Amino acid sequence: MDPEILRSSFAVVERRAEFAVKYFYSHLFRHRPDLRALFPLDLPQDMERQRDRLFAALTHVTERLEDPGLPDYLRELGRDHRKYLAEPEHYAAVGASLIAAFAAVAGSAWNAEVEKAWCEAYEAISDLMLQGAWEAQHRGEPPWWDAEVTTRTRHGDDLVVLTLRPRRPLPYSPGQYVGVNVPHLPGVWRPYSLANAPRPDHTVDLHVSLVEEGVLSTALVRQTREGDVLRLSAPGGELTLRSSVERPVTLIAAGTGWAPVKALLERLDASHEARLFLVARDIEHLYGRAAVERLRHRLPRLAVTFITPAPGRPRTQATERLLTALGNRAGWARHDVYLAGPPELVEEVCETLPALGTPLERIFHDVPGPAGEPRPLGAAEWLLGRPRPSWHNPSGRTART
Ligand SMILES: NC(=O)C1=CN([C@@H]2O[C@H](COP(=O)(O)OP(=O)(O)OC[C@H]3O[C@@H](n4cnc5c(N)ncnc54)[C@H](O)[C@@H]3O)[C@@H](O)[C@H]2O)C=CC1
Repeated sequence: MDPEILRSSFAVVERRAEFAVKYFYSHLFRHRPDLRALFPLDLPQDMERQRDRLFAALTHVTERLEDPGLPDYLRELGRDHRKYLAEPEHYAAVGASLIAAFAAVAGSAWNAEVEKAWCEAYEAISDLMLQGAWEAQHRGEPPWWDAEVTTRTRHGDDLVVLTLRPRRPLPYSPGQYVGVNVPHLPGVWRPYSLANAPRPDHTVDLHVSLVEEGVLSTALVRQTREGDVLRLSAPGGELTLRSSVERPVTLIAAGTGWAPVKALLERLDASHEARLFLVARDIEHLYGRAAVERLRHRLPRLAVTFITPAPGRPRTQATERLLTALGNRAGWARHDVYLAGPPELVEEVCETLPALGTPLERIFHDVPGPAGEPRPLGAAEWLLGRPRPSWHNPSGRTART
């Protein structure tokens, strides 16, 4: 497999991405109409978004062909794809349609050598994914965990905390997220962090805020009731605690980014020096205050700063206030920083902290997609996409003051 051949031919295909995507799906569904049901519900006119997703996913892999972490990534992806009921023969069908689409659009850039390189690459990718799926299956891991909603607590009219009881124990490290699906929306999975390690009765909490036109968040906030059963995919993500007790930590949470940060705080030793900045668009959305008080009690070395916008100012002013507050604190070179919230806030904080003294490699967060990028969670995710959480971009909502 020659990475250069793959990259140069992919660059040609990418320029004709829209046509490649149309060709790919029509080829796949013509040859395997039964596979249509496995793909998420995307509107037919949604080709633009599908193109972005498919090519974002393929670019992710072609850019990392020599990365030693790629095999683990692909095994993890295969493990996760069990939630789409992906079978070995589906991988073969997808591969055949992908190669056919590339051949159709690459024109003179396509020849026997290029085709061989892509066939080998696809085989290597799908072998690793299937290995990941097989290993998970042989560990006895289900494709997803059914979890009953035991409690539903509203905060304002657009935020709920759902307590769920998975029917089987969920393997999980605090700070990780799971994919969430409601059975009446087949194929639609969205990432949500768990706000706690499973309790003795196995229950975990999800914090869900309404996203305008967000099909899953709307179902969770508006329709889900106690007794309903949700599906949770295998946990993943990078935001796990990796600081020894000697190293002070700063945790920054905005909005429902509070969920993973709360889970991390609950893992800290009582002797750990920590500071928490909790940011919300208004007082009503500072829904974590009671939990913070309990944590303060257990963690005597925890310093807490709540931040909301000044009265009458837009919610993003809280971010300005946060950046000012961070600038007024000292000791950044010693601190590990954990961060969760809207992508723009994560980006702004990541730009600010190195100037204050925190090395970039001591700042931990899940990588959100660039602001405004659609979630890579469509058909392309089925193919190659996942484990990026791609948190939604709340500025896509109607402006709020
Ligand atoms: N629910 C979960 O488990 C997790 C959610 N997230 C992400 O956290 C975010 C939380 O959403 P909401 O609670 O609705 O947040 P929100 O809209 O209430 O925003 C909270 C605060 O974030 C800042 N902010 C929001 N948009 C901004 C922008 N465009 N530029 C600069 N600052 C901005 C503001 O300070 C605002 O007060 C989402 O992006 C979500 O995907 C991240 C990790 C876990």
